[in-house]
Amino acid sequence: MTPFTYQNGTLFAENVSLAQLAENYGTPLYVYSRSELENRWKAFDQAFGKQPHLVCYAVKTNSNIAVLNVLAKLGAGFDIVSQGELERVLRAGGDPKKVVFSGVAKQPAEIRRALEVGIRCFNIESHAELDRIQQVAEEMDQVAAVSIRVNPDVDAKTHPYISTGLKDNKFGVDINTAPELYQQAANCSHVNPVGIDCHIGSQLTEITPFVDALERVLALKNTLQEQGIEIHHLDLGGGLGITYTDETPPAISDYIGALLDKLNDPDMEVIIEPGRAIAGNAGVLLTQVEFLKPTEHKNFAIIDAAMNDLIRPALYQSYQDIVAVTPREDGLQAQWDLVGPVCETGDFLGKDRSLNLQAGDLLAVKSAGAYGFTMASNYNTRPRAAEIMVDGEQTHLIRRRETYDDLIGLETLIEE
Ligand SMILES: Cc1ncc(COP(=O)(O)O)c(C=O)c1O
Ligand SMILES: N[C@@H](CCCC[NH3+])C(=O)O
Repeated sequence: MTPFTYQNGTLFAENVSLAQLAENYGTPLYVYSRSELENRWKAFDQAFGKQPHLVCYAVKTNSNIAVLNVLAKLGAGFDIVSQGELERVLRAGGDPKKVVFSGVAKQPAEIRRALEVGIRCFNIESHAELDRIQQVAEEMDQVAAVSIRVNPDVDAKTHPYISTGLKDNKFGVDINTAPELYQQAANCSHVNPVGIDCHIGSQLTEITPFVDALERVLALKNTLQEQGIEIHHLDLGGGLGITYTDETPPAISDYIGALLDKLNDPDMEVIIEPGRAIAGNAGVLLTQVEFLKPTEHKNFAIIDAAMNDLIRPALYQSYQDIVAVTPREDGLQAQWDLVGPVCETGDFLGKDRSLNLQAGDLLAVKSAGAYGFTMASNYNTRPRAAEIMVDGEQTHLIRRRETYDDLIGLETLIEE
């Protein structure tokens, strides 16, 4: 059940009118539903039943500290890829012992900070990174728990830019060479290999690639056991897709159920790192139509949100549904290209959308809770949007709109 429904002709987030939010806070505006975030995280958590598990929300998806705090209160773990994300988790009240640290190039200072606060595990992505973690841990006289992120070379059948488990991706290490690297890790004085990690891509809409990847991971676990290396957890990454338009991703319970069937080991702890499947459909981006510009060849609706606010359509040609907040029948009915004010031809949020519009109308770009605000930029010196969390009838401003001082204040003139 989506938290975004029409009530008396106007789109609401839970019990709050999006038209009212636009009036109070301006546009562009990100709006998230607390109940949707909670329900989706809980669906992952509950699908595991009695299997030992940890659902580590991927912070990069939507890293507002209020979002992290809502999930931390449920007992969430977190998948991070930088010290910045770690600091967010800590400020949000997240438990460092439930944090896994992914990413291809963790800096020494980041590793130090993660060891200092006692994170759960580092997901190592290369031989060089193993050396670096061993060195930092030794300097601190600590032992770092690690997994090695392996590349099971399965086709995730998703957009090439967001597929990560193939041989020619920069992520992880070839699963065939992993036993050697595990042996080196086991021989390190300040590193303890405790898990196996893999993440094959994002926006997957089929179960098979996940199960194929797990099969290869299980074979590796057995090989390691023969080498005398005991594995205590399997981290199977994130990647479960959502419905943007007509995709039919598996239900969370079916996805987890298929993994547990294949695993067939009630004692093995399973970590997962879902992002999009928790936050994606918990958010919309509200925007206002500035001008209508119908031409002989194309009809443009120029809106106040742009590629700097939501880059997915420009970057991946991805489709996100765009609906009128208060649908009308007395405007101009046409196929519209919804374009922003940024000076780039690629600045669009939707193309050929059938809508009945007038200047001043409010639109909601759906499925914007994941990889929306976190990928926003200040291109064209545009302040980033404000963010709102709705909770029943309540509205919380969880990030104020940026000011021009926020944007320019870090810069200084050269002295002549
Ligand atoms: C290592 C890692 N874990 C988890 C995720 C979250 O992925 P998703 O949002 O597709 O669940 C990502 C992003 O793809 C990732 O790179
Ligand atoms: N940012 C991408 C997904 C990449 C996930 C990061 N590993 C998207 O919007 O679909």
